[in-house]
Amino acid sequence: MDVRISRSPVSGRARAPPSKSYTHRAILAAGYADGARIDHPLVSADTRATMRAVEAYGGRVAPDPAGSGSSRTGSGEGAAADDASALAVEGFDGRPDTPDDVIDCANSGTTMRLVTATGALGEGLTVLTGDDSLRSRPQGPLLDAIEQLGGRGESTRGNGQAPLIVGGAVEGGRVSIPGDVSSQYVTALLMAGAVTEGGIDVELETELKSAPYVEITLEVLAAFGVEAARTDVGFSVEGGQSYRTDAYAVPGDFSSTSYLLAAGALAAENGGRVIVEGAHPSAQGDSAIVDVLERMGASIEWDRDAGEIAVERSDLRGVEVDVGDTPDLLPTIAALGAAAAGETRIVNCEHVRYKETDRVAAMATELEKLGAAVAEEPDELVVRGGDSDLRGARVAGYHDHRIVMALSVAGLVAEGETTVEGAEHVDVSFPGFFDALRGLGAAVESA
Ligand SMILES: O=C(O)C1=C[C@@H](OP(=O)(O)O)[C@@H](O)[C@H](O)C1
Ligand SMILES: C=C(OP(=O)(O)O)C(=O)O
Repeated sequence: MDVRISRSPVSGRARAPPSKSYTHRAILAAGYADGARIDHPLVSADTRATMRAVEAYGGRVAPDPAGSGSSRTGSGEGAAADDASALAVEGFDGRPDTPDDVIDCANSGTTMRLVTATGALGEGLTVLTGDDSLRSRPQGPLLDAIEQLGGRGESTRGNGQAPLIVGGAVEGGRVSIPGDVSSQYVTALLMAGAVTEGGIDVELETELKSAPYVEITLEVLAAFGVEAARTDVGFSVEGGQSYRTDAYAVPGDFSSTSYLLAAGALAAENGGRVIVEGAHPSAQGDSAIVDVLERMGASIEWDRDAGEIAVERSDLRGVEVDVGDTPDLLPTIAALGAAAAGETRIVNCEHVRYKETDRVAAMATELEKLGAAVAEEPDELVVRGGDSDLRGARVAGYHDHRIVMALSVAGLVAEGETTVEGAEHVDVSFPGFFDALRGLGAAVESA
């Protein structure tokens, strides 16, 4: 499905969906436990993949009518929870069963990395696969870590990419992995390590990128009564621990919030503003979007107690942003840069090339179609906007939710009409994205 977006003013309130990162971890943590209720989960294509994995390992995930708010029963395994405001997870309680079938992680890197480590705890073998994008993303360092622990971790094609085969009932130990490919390897090993006999010590060979995501992991583990910590060389989790909690509430998602704030900063109507609800402080590095917008000159206010961020249309100027900790903000910042005066330099972004698509290249190519001047280096993206208006064009979404959302926001200020291809991919992290934009008054039509 394509969407057509016309230049249009926005104003009013929108709610950020629940956090994808917290939801994945909470569902899997409840799987490692004997179960738990998850309040306000994100139910999206990616988190449904984690639900399916927990079920494959012997758990069960369903809407929980006893949870906070209302819930609607859907159908189908894992996807049973289509619109749930709470999930009841029955766990596999420590070690996973051997799955009856291959686990399809679809488009979700988080699912694949986190549940690959779970599979390595099993007596039998687990086979994991995903869509074309996921089968091209790097899994080698995690497979290597599993082998260092005495388990079996193989790529069927021998190229470090899925399909993967894992098993070996690992009992813990020491591993050494790079930190600059994906923090999800660390999260995976810490979550699995807690239920091994000996625990897992992770030594990082290179500086950790996306570090706040490991902080999210430590926060969720603590909420489930599991201790893990930073060490001088990396991270460590003791073995023999049990995951336990009755209920876990997922906070709002700051990566998703970034598109709504960007829409407000670029296109709020004169005298109006966009207010994003559900924005309570948490460990999410992507809350840095508030600071980035402020530095770009936006009039923005975050009421942390109320969990509300208000932003007005502002004349933005380019800034330098290091996205080492916040890779998922790159598409949003690039889109903002295309509409800001002067140069926006996004640095430390090489790891952003290993996502659903190479997002550095994708944003460079598509923003040029909208009229921005863009230069790309291996770990930098420089966007020069502002000399004249962006102009509407047909742009590719690369089957990538964040590229689709960022380009749609740019479409709000491009002259004429912008067509974004593959709009259905927002289902990965923000299924209600286009409804939220329409609710703010944006002119968005399905094409
Ligand atoms: O652990 C997580 O929830 C995530 C970690 C980040 O990936 P990397 O650690 O691979 O950079 C981020 O890009 C992804 O969207 C979600
Ligand atoms: C990269 C992302 O997620 P994942 O790694 O889980 O596919 C994302 O949501 O931008």
